[in-house]
Amino acid sequence: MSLHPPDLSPQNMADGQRAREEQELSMAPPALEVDGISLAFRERRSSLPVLQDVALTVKRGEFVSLIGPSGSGKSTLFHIIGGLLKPQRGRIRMHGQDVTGERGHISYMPQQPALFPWRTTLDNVLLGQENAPRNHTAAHSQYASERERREEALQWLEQVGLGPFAKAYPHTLSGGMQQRVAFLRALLSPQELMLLDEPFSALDALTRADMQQWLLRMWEKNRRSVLFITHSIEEALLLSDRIYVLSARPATVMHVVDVPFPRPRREEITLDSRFSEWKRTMTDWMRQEKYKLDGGMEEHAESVRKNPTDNGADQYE
Ligand SMILES: Nc1ncnc2c1ncn2[C@@H]1O[C@H](COP(=O)(O)OP(=O)(O)OP(=O)(O)O)[C@@H](O)[C@H]1O
Repeated sequence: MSLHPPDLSPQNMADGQRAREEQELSMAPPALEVDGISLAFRERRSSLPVLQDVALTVKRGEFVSLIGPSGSGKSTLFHIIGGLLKPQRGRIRMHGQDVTGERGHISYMPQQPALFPWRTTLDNVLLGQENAPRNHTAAHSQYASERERREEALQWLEQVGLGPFAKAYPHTLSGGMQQRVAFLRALLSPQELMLLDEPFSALDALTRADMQQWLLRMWEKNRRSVLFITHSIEEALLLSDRIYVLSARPATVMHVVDVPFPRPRREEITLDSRFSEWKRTMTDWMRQEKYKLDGGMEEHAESVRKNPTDNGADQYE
């Protein structure tokens, strides 16, 4: 029996609340389970195997990155998760539910911000909620009324420094500002899982570094479940809890890196010697895979040269 009275200080209560939340999160089914996914694009007489038995997990509130050589199948996997493509084998589960081949369960941020030029910044942010399937909208009961949605979106725009641009049109915003709008649109969509497909690839180096820091802070505040595609090893190490490294096509998960750096993280961790070591190791992995892929492409080109009639429309199941 304890001889001490329970510690009811605000700090201790907050720690207890946080521990309870973390325990609940760890017991919840994962936000995303990619289970043994295989897909080959079938052309008339040939087949291009792209994904082979790919498995990965994003637990609730985790930031997970997917990295792999160009052409290894990352976007294809996103299309499968988003229900745009059906795999030949394997299942996609979200929050414990089988959603293979179903659309509408994710919020998505593409490489280009894809804002509607005729809608204001605010209306572009609201688009994710307007387009959400009904079941997700109903589950998100705080978005009860149009007015509340607008107010919440405006508060977010203020928070990210875009308040004065709420009524501006996209062409008046810089590339970085447009990406913030696209991120808010995904963040305020009611679907819990966010897929971010190389969101910073079109930005200049300085804006990209700023946006990484911005995303890091936004994510640390909100802790949404994120699957992030990037070509940048440094970006993946800076942002992620875990990184899945894909092999050359047909892609399998070659390595899983549990990123060892504590949070909250800031740019300074890139100066840490362990950071440089991980970067070097992963660069070697990627380089080896790139060489394999380049060799494979030459073989594929050779087979096309031998079968010049094989240039029909792509088909996939
Ligand atoms: N609809 C399609 N029909 C036939 N082949 C396709 C189709 N979409 C993609 N591919 C091929 O599948 C392979 C994987 O493409 P994917 O875009 O998924 O790779 P990626 O890893 O996202 O590439 P990157 O990093 O360059 O964006 C590539 O060889 C590509 O040419």
